[in-house]
Amino acid sequence: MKITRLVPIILHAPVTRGSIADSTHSITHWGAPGVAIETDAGLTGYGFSGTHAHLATDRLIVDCAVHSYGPLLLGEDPREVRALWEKLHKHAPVQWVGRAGLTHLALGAIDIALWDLKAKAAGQPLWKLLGGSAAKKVEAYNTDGGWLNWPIETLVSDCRRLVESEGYRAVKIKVGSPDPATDLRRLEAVRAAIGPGVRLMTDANGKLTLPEAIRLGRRLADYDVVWFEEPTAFDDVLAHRRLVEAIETPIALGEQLYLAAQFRDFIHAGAVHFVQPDVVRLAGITEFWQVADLAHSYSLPVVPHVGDMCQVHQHLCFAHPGCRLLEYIPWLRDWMKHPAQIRDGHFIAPEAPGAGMEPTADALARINRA
Ligand SMILES: O=C(NO)[C@H](O)[C@H](O)[C@H](O)CO
Ligand SMILES: [Mg+2]
Repeated sequence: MKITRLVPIILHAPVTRGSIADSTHSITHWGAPGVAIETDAGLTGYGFSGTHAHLATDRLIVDCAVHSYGPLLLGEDPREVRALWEKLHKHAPVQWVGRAGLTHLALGAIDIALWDLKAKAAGQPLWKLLGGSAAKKVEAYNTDGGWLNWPIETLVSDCRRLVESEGYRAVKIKVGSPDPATDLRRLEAVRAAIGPGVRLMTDANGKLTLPEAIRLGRRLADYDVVWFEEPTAFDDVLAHRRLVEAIETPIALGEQLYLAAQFRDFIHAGAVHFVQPDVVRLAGITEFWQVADLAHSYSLPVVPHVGDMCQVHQHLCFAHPGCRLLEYIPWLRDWMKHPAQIRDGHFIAPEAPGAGMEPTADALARINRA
């Protein structure tokens, strides 16, 4: 099988109720810039990054994928994914201008498309190709009821619905309000609504200073919070280490880290407990697996962030021993051929061959901005 063409795709999918916010972002659409990789065997692989749907930046990502990396792939066998990852990752003209950021997101999208082709060529869902089992329990926790722009009444009714009607046993809400007292009021109201038996996580999206994170972090134990996600500056290993020493609630982070080496530094420093790699921030599945193995070797749970909206990570969670819990956000489900399925708060192993991010014809017709 040989690669014959790369086609750019930029999906912009509406988010829940038209607009969501966390402490540092407010978005109306989720961006999935990526590629279709065509072959002479008639198989096509699909892979995407995950962005805030800024079209000019999404175009830079797909241009990098198609025009900077694309020529290196033509004529190659897509099943040689790891060798091709090395070839592209070390390609000097691109590495010279970015060993993280745009070039990394572009390589990640390509890597996902190559694994998609490898799984399709084998006639298997990616989790089976990677040696996983459909019998494994992969629990879902829901983030889509906890946005910071939801008024407290909506926040409480959404979290109650997710638990009582949709069967989730874990929900996450955003913190990092301008007034910390607001965060505490929201935490108290949600904890009262969902009861003591449901797990509750919080996420500050990097907003707080270290003193603010210590002050808020010390109160989280009052609400039995499972983890404090991205409390302070994304790259500040020392600050997170100090926070680990100052508060009881475990620290979660990783959605903003581009490199396995960054995860190594946080893990080696004891600055993280719940490790949250994302295939659309790292350079795809190939780099994700390095991070998941490293975290697992330190006995740290791997709970991927879902910049892919669960589509690829559900496969990886059925296969990697470090993954038992996965975030759920629904923004791409209406646009994917095989959307993630959840029953009684757990993912159902996908059956279709591939890595999970094949868009529908409707998506390509209606929300493709390429
Ligand atoms: O932090 C997250 N999950 O853990 C969410 O993905 C982000 O809040 C949204 O993508 C908006 O940036
Ligand atoms: Mg987060």
